[in-house]
Amino acid sequence: MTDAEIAQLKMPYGRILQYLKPWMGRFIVGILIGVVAAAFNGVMIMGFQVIFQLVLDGQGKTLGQPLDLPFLGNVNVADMLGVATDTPVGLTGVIIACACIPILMFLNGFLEYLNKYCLAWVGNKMLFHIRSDVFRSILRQSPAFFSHAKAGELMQTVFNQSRVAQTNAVQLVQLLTNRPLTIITILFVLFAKDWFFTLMSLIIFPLCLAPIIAIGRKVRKAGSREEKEVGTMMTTMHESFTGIRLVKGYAREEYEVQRFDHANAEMCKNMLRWTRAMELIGPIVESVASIGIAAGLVYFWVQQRGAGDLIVLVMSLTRIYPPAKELSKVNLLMQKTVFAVNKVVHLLDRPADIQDAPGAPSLPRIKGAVTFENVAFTYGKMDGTKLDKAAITHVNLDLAPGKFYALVGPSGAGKSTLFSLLLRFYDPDSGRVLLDGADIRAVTQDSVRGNIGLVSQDTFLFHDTIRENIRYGRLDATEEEIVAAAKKAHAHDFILAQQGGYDAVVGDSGCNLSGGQKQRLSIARAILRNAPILLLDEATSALDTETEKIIQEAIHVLSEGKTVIAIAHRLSTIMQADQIVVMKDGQVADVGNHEELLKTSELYQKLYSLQFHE
Ligand SMILES: Nc1ncnc2c1ncn2[C@@H]1O[C@H](COP(=O)(O)OP(=O)(O)OP(=O)(O)O)[C@@H](O)[C@H]1O
Repeated sequence: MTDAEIAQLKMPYGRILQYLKPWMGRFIVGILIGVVAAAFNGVMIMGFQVIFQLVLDGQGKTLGQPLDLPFLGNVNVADMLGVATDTPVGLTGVIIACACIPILMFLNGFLEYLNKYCLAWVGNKMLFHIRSDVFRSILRQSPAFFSHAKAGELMQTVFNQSRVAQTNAVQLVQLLTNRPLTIITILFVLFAKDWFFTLMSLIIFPLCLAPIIAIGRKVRKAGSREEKEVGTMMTTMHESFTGIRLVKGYAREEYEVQRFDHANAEMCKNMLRWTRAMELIGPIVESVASIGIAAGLVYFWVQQRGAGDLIVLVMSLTRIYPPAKELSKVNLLMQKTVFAVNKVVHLLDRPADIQDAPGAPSLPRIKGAVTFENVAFTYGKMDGTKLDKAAITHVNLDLAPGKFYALVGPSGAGKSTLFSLLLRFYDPDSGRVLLDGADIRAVTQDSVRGNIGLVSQDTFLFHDTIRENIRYGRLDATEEEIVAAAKKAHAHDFILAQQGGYDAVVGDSGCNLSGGQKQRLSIARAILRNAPILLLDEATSALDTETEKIIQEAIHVLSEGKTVIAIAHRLSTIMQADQIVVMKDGQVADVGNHEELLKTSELYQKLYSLQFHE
């Protein structure tokens, strides 16, 4: 996003309100406490006035000497306490009065703490739900989205941007509800006490704002760039970690560090710019404010006023500056918040490319008939338009339940695309995909996928125990079912040989699995799923004869009674197939069994002699 686009962003208040609604009660209480905390500043100043006048104006002072308070006029403490007017303040009086200072400060601090805590509590709840919904929204997206999105940037949005949005929004609410009122309350009391002194201070005060406004512009620019750099850093880190084998294999550690450092350096430079600008604000404000204090001293000398009055006035004035300083950051905070909230909401509200039809029923467990009816599909580009070349066209296939089909064809022929369409990762541009005669667009995606088991060549295992990795096939599977599935997948023995057995954590040093072992775990997972359709995407890499034999047996068990569609790279698989579908340039070129195709299909003969013949 460019700086100009960022400046155009608006705060999606309606969307925020939806998340705020459940916690509205606490939110309002938090704001009300903020209002009380602001008003308490007035009480505190009056309290200090009493204390300083009682304590500082000489040891001979009596309780009967009236105290001049703003709004209240002359207050006679002796009358209020019902004691004689000549009662000296004395040490006891001084101690009691001074003891009130920490009490007042504590009450003030406590109210501010409650205000912050209440709002932070609400923000925290909102953050939890927003993060969870963003993650859910991302997972709802189709693979088309993930082929264009950067995982690192998505992680940055889920984790960082939502946190920035939450903390900044909480701070903004607190600033906007409490700080202006704090300033007004203090000024109100100050005006009542000494309007001339206060007015003069207010003339000096805007002088402080000029440098703040100038600096604010710089800070804003640095702020928006920072978010971009964080995204780049996260992407680089994520790619380096997930592709660690490639990085190490090509000895590209230094290259990756350089890529990381590029974003890292930019971010540090930005942070420094930001800090330099932000930290300049404080000293400038304080320097200008000190001119006011110096002028005030002269004024008090001329007026022959007591030290108590001066301390209260200066103390009150200095209490105005921190909230004023914070308010000067509101614009910047707002910009950062709008940017972060928009990024989060953009992901949150992104409609999934593939959606269930309204009121779509679930597909019950099917027998396993798969039909491709004149299906055509072209992949899309990042901008949403279609690529020029179709991935598949005019595909007509009728696959009977319980049969084993092998898909063969040159690279790019469209085999994986057929899998993706069957799983409804994409919708065909024309034609239909049917399961037991039902168009998969008319039923829920979950129920379609619930009828399909997948054993993919890039076996993915979670950083979790072997048990949990198998259980992923069916989350409510019992221990016995998991072990039975592992036995059928010929995985039980090697699992027991691992340190920790089924509890061994995949990815830890105690559990280094070979490619063949990982495949057997994924077969066990699919056995547990027990779906009527099985999609097999065979690894292209050759396995040693013994491992291949074991995996073949495991797949044989897994395939029993199921419709199997296998992207075949092994001779043993195509020999096992009832029918072989030969694909070329996105079309079905030939269908038949091995013997038939060897006789009739030129393409199959070529493929067979190149790829499968051993
Ligand atoms: N995500 C994608 N975006 C754009 N084009 C794609 C995408 N996936 C595949 N294609 C293109 O679609 C065509 C069919 O690809 P597909 O992966 O289905 O072939 P395949 O037969 O499975 O190939 P292989 O055996 O190499 O895996 C190819 O031209 C490929 O470049």
